[in-house]
Amino acid sequence: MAESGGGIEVTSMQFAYDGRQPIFARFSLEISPGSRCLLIGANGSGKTTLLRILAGKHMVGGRDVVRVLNCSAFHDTHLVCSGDLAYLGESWSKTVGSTGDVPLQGDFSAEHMIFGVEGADPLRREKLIDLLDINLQWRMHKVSDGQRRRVQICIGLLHPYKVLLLDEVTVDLDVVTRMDLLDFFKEECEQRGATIVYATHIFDGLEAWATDLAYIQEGELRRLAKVADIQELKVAKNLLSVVESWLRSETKLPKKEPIGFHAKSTGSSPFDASPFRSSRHMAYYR
Ligand SMILES: Nc1ncnc2c1ncn2[C@@H]1O[C@H](COP(=O)(O)OP(=O)(O)OP(=O)(O)O)[C@@H](O)[C@H]1O
Repeated sequence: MAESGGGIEVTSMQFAYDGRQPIFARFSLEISPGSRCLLIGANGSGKTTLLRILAGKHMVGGRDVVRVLNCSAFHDTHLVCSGDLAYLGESWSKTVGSTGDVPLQGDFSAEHMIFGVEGADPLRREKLIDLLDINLQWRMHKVSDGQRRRVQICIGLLHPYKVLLLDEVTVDLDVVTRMDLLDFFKEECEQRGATIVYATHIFDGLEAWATDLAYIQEGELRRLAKVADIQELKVAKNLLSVVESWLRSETKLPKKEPIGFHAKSTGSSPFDASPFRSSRHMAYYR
């Protein structure tokens, strides 16, 4: 089944954003080819960060630490350039405009954007346009968030990826489009051996869709299991109730202080460096 060879392997990974406490320390994960793995965790647990690392957007450790399709996710740039490794994350409405309200800087049609992707197979393109119910005449700065998202997804899927990383991409989609898209992904895994990792908080219909489940809490892998082997799922109403019970039973870990911040030992306050700190100068504005 799996023609791709090599799924995802993360070995003893460490990662911290600049000047922050590490999110991941000795983090390991293995996802086999052909899997549809749901990535689950509370807000801020590290899902987006992990997906971005897997997508080669952050350099983490040496070549052996984050491996995708037997290559280094960061160093082997052909993974992304060839389309073998695809990442669908932030929406255009968030990234194109800095605040989310700024529209696209230009008047482009959906057709212009989709047909502007070189080397796409016309049959696959037609299938995706049909599946996502895209009107090629849509002007991208005058459509709804969900319509814009459909065009973004279409473009992201034009090349037949071997590994696909999805970060909450179905959030703006109506239920029919979402279910059709999930069926399409399933077909891609079963027919082409593609591997999918999907981070989401929307669990409707995913019980029968996912093959594996990875659950992280504050950068630690709490569970990695085949869906068929999860005992709770055999008795629970649905995946939502199982995930809810896991999240509710999380014991809070002590809050990590940012590196270099010693408020208690120095008696200083985190507002000392803030431009909003009360001062004589500020008194003029009171
Ligand atoms: N660019 C950044 N710089 C510094 N810290 C960041 C940055 N992005 C995320 N973080 C921090 O990293 C941690 C993990 O964030 P991340 O976005 O990976 O979580 P998540 O699981 O995707 O959350 P959500 O479910 O809310 O999307 C959070 O504590 C967050 O504050």
